Amino acid sequence: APHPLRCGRHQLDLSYPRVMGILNVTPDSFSDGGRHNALDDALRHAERMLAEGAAVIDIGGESTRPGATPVSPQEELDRVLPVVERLVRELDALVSLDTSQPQVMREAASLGAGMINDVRGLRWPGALEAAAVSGLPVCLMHMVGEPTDMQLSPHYDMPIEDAVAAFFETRIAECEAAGLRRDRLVLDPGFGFGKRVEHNLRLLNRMQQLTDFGLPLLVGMSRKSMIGKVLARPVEERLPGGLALATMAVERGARIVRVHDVGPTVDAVNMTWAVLQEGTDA
Ligand SMILES: Nc1nc2[nH]c(SCCc3ccc(S(N)(=O)=O)cc3)nc2c(=O)[nH]1
Repeated sequence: APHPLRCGRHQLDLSYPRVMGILNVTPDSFSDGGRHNALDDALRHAERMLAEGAAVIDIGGESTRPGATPVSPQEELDRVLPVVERLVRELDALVSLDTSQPQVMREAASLGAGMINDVRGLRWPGALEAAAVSGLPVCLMHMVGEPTDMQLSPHYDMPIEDAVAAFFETRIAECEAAGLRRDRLVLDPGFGFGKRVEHNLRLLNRMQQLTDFGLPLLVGMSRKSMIGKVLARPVEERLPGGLALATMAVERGARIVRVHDVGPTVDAVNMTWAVLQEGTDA
């Protein structure tokens, strides 16, 4: 079992699956319509997710849903830093920063954020160095292209799980070469990022293969279109589908599940884990 992940002044025990709560501070948050923009709303939302069992709160100032356009570094800083500062000071929360901007990584780390979650896998200029010097654990997520073009007929010359594994090989090597130790890395297949529904479904079904890296796996499928397309449900009716996916992800080795609906997911994950503990070959 992966030893505890050192996240700044927090330790994240990954010997059992944990839930990461999503705190969007973008005006067009793809599923909550930016209701949580005001600082106080964000704090209350985070407080509720922590009370419901979230081990980590993931804060994102740039919308990376398909078609979204990047924001300026300053705009992202203005959105996330006040929230990070208060979450750390008032709730002593383990805060993950959903950002690709080196400057946001540096400033959030200095405010006490405990983890960097980069959907671009530290590929933007300066990101690798900023992450390395932060000393924080980093989630490397697989994405092909950019949010502006990633869903324009995504295609792969090999099975999706092999493409993702190859990407992880490269990114892990780059991180190690930059002095970012392997034991600070978390891997994420990036559901919905440059992938068709069939890619997402196969990727989940074959995800066990990605545990061969011996690194914790993080998954984010909450309210995403892979649920909408299969079940023909609008964004606000995707919780049952999301719970099924969270369950399957934990069965296939995921250790962090990134969701909007923390309470229900904590129960689904804990129920799944209880079953896996009994009688699964050690
Ligand atoms: N590590 C990690 N961080 C994440 N941050 C986000 S933001 C979601 C952006 C989005 C929304 C909707 C669709 S869609 N078209 O599939 O419904 C795709 C991407 N997601 C993830 C994720 O998974 N991992």
